[in-house]
Amino acid sequence: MRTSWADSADNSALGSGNSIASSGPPRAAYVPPHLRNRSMPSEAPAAAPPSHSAAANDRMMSHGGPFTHQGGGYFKADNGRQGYGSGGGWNGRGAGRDRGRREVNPFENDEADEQSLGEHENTGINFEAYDDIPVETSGENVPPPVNTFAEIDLGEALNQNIQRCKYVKPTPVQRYAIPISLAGRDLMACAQTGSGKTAAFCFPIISGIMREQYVQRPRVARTAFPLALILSPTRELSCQIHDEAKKFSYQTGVKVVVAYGGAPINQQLRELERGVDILVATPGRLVDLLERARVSLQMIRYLALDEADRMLDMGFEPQIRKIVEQMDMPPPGMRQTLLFSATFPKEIQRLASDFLAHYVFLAVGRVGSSTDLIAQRVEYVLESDKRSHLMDLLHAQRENGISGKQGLTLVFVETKKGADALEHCLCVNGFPAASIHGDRTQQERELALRSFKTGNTPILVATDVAARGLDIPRVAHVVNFDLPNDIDDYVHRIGRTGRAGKMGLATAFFNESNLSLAKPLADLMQEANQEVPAWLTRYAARASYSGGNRNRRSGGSRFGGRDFRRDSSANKGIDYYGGSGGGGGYGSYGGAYGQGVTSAWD
Ligand SMILES: Nc1ncnc2c1ncn2[C@@H]1O[C@H](COP(=O)(O)OP(=O)(O)OP(=O)(O)O)[C@@H](O)[C@H]1O
Repeated sequence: MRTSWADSADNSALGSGNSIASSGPPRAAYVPPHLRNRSMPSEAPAAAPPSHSAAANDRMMSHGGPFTHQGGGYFKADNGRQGYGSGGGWNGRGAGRDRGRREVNPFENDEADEQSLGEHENTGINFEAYDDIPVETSGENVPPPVNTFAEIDLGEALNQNIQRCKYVKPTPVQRYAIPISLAGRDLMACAQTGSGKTAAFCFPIISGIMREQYVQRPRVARTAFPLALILSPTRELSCQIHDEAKKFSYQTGVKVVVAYGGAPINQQLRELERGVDILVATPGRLVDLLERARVSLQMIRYLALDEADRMLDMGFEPQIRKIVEQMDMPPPGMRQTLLFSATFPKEIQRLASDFLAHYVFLAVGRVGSSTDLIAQRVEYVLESDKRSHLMDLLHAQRENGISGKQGLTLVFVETKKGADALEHCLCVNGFPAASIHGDRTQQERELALRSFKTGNTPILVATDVAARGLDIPRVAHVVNFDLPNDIDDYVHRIGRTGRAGKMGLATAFFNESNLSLAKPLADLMQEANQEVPAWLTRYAARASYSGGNRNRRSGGSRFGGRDFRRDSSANKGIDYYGGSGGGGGYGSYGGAYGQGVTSAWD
């Protein structure tokens, strides 16, 4: 039986965990992040260089970090800011930060989960199937891809964590994105759902922070000065990125903190006071923290936007602009900016280019995300028949043994009320279900998600709050009970299955109320080598005949996105390759994004 990426890891390669955190450095010595958890040599502490002095303390960053690899406007050794104290991070000194606190082993839960669920099922195509994937890069002097993690100097501690995660080799997006980021380049990356984008932006950030040995941060009581900021659109996704980043940074000395709305702020404030290198946040809660002056962005060297197109769509763009452009964050060129998503409409690319300098555009894979891994079905179902049709599907699934912990089903609906009603209907008909949407308290949302992940309620009814980014193993089936209005939302929704090399099934219920989606859906399925029903082709033809379909695929026919700079009409008179400040066109975007979107962004 063939194995998936994660399953084929060589456990024996794991280290024996001999680098457990020491009791911490002596008080007076500054210890760089990458050394903070190592045993201290008995003869001398890993202190600042001999010439450590006020002058040395003025240095803003070390040499040899990613910013020094390429030319172009990165942090300067002396930018005139003075009098900073030591930074945060695990066991770092200064501002009462985490001295003597033991780092929890983030891999413990994984082992417990694996034991409770038994062996991973080895369905799906193997890792090598990704070797033929189409990749497009554009921009100047694009650094070449790598084939193995060993080819990249990520640092020993991070490499050990990669082994602990059982990542044997980089996924296609990681092969390209990691060297580009390590070279200090800004990046706009578009790659299939479930293809490992989280690690693609986390690894270079963690490795970069590990390298920057002598970063000094301002000493301002109760204000945290993170070096990296990762923004994501939902609370659940922020939590997930935080969990992943904690695994990747285990015993590296790099401290990751998460801040999101709906959870008590005091606890998050306490965490921030203990020191933070990487802050993962939802925009609303971050704005709150910035306004309370509990976080300053002036030391940010790395900015990553996950689900970047969603972050910049009409509903949410102002908040992001406030954070990135109107607070104290260094401008493009003085920080490194990494934008990732599975979809990247050209209009959004244009907006995003304001945040970037001299960037590389990367597109990995065909339109429709994990295409070959997800079998897509569309069925014509009248509104009034949807519930009974869903229950028929669930019955059939149960009879085929695809249920319980091993076969989770995620059902997307359009409205919060619809989610509640469907959850109730399923439960009374003998299908244990939970639901998640924006009207639920954060505690209820987290409970529902946990109950789904553990298989206690193997059906989750969800609004779009669960459409993006969530990586839930064993989602065997995604049902679009109500189709979304936008084809990119469809791509993200079905991407909750067929992840990391595993196979998945996506079923959509289509009827007359989804006419605007007929053409893009038919096109998408065709490009993904899926069987398109004749009736859908007819609807699609009718839609294109009547014209004016605003719901076009984002950015071209072949890739999940194409660099908008290559589109000559988008490029008139503006040197997008030359850096930020494209400026043109923002505010003018009037596509299908954002309208009526309810925000869970606090
Ligand atoms: N190199 C690798 N080897 C094996 N598994 C990997 C590798 N990189 C990532 N994974 C696993 O693949 C899964 C999907 O990764 P991730 O959630 O980062 O996908 P994504 O591209 O961000 O998806 P989405 O577009 O839905 O947000 C995760 O379970 C992750 O642990």
